Amino acid sequence: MPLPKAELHLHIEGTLEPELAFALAARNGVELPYADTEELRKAYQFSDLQSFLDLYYELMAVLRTEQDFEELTDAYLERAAAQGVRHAEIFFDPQAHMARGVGIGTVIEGLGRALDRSEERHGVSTQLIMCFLRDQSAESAMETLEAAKPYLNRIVGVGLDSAEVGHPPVKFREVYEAAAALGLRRVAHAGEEGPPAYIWEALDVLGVERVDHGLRAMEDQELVERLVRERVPLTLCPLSNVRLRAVDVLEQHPLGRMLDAGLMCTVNSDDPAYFGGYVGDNFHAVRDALGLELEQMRVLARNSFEAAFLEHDEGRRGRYLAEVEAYEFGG
Ligand SMILES: Nc1ncnc2[nH]cnc12
Ligand SMILES: [Zn+2]
Repeated sequence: MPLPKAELHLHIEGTLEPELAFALAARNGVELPYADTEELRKAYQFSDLQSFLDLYYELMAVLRTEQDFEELTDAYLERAAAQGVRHAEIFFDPQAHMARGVGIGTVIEGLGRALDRSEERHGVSTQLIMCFLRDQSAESAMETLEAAKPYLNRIVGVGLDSAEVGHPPVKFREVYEAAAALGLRRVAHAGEEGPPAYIWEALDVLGVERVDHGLRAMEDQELVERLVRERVPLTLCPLSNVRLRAVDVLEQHPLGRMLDAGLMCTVNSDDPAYFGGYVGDNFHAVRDALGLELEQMRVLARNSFEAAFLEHDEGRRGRYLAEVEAYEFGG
């Protein structure tokens, strides 16, 4: 039985496995510039974030109908459940679909169909976080928030993703203020490739409650002290960092040092279909590469539930945390 955990940094479009991509391409009459899944997999060689994003946006063009989004989400939940995920807070990128003429309602209703059955079918509770693409304009982000208003009952919060460097958090000040006024929780990718200054800005200007990645926080001692003092959760994605060359090899990943510094770290999968593993695979990989103690694995699992947006259901959070405490590590 795997260690129970919450997944807090997961792009649903990044769970699109090559087999499903080809099946949806055939169903929807979308032409893919790859002969087969094998040739597609060979393209999964990334030099940085942008080189990945180019393929990520290209491949998601196969997603067109509610059924497509439903099947994508159902497949993720099944895999996640098998790796011990009890609760998932799932990112989606509506602007990437709206640009292709797919309405935000199609996306959210499709995701929602799978999420509505998730507890019963997979034993996984879920929430949705709508991300703005930071390499698009602030106006486009505001229009997206406006378009999401009929579906706010389905969305717990907003996030910020896509190409980081050159698109600092401050660009999205107004849209984050508007999201907060609507009662939405706030997170943002920061410090994945961008400097520690972007993490400060995400906290101070956007008012984020969690930092997605935060990998480069360790370059700034004052920032580390603040993140520790305020217990700001960081949603780290170790296999992603290796595949996108933010760290050379997993053995050099700062996670162990970050835990030692008292940072509230969590481990997540980001875009598991592209980066070689789902969240349980990330847990095992860091345990092996960094020599983490079993007690540190338990801390990571505990942190994931403590950092989850479960304030509306503290009883549930308490049950999940009890599962972590009762967990007995075996082989
Ligand atoms: N790792 C990542 N960083 C930024 N934007 C993303 N969109 C999907 N995955 C992402
Ligand atoms: Zn991400």
